[in-house]
Amino acid sequence: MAMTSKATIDPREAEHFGKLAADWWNPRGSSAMLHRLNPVRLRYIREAVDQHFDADPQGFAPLKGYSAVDVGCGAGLLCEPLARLGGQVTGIDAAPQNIGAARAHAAASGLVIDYVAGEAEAAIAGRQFDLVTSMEVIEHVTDPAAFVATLAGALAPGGLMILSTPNRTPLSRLAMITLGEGAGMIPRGTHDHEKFLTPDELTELLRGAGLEPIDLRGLSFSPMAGFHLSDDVSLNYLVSARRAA
Ligand SMILES: C[S@@+](CC[C@H](N)C(=O)[O-])C[C@H]1O[C@@H](n2cnc3c(N)ncnc32)[C@H](O)[C@@H]1O
Repeated sequence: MAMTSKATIDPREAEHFGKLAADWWNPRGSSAMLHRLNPVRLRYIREAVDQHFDADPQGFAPLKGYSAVDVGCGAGLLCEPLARLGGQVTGIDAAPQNIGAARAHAAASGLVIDYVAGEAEAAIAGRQFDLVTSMEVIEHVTDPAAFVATLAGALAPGGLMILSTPNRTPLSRLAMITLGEGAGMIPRGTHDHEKFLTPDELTELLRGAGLEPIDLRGLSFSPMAGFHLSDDVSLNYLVSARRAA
C-alpha cells in the first residue's frame, strides 16, 4: 500500500495486531482485555450518544439514521454493538487479517457493517460521519496529531468524536506493561509507554484539529468493581469532542 506523508500506520503495529485476528472474538484469548473494557466503554458511548443525537433517546436505536466509523476497529468488538444501536457503521483497521475476522463475525451475526482494510487517511478520505470512534488506537500510531486531524476531517458538522487511550502515568506503566504484559494478560510488545498521551495532550490535539472537547472520564480498575467509569483518569480515559454544526 502507498504511504502518504501523513501516514499514521506503523507497519510493525499492523503486523502485531494482525497476528491476533483469529483469536480476537475469544473472550479468553489474546484480546481478553479489550473484551473486558468493551462493556464499560459502550456504557460511556451510549450515554454520550443519548445526549448528543436525538434519533431514539433512551430507546433501542439511538443511532438510527446516523453514520458511524470506528477507526482501528480490530475485528469489530465495537462496530457490532454500534450497528445494533441502529448506526450505519464503517470499521477501518490497518491489519487486513482483522478486517477478515470482522467481516466473518458480522456475517455470522447477521449484521451489515462496511469493513475497510488500510490506513485511516485513505479509507475515510472525502467521507464524513456523524459519530467517529477510535478506542485504544492513538497510542499505536506514528503521528498522533496527524491521526487526530484525519479523524476530525471525517467528522460531519454537529458530529461527535469519542476516543479512549491509556494515560502516560506510572500506574499505566505498572498495570498495562509491567503486570499486564508481564503476566501475559496483554500480548507482549503491545504497548510503548512513551507513546501514551495525557488527557491534556490529547485535548490539545483535539482543539488543534478544530474540535471542542466536551467530556473526559476515567476508565479505572479495582479488584472489587473491575473495570468501571470514574473521575480517576490515571489509568485509562475516554474523551468526547464535537464539531460545531
Ligand atoms: C489495541 S487494538 C484496539 C482495537 C479496537 N479499537 C478495540 O479497542 O477493540 C489497536 C488496533 O488499531 C489498529 N491500528 C493501529 N494503527 C492504525 C491506523 N493508523 N489506522 C487504522 N488502524 C490502526 C491495529 O491494527 C489494531 O487492530
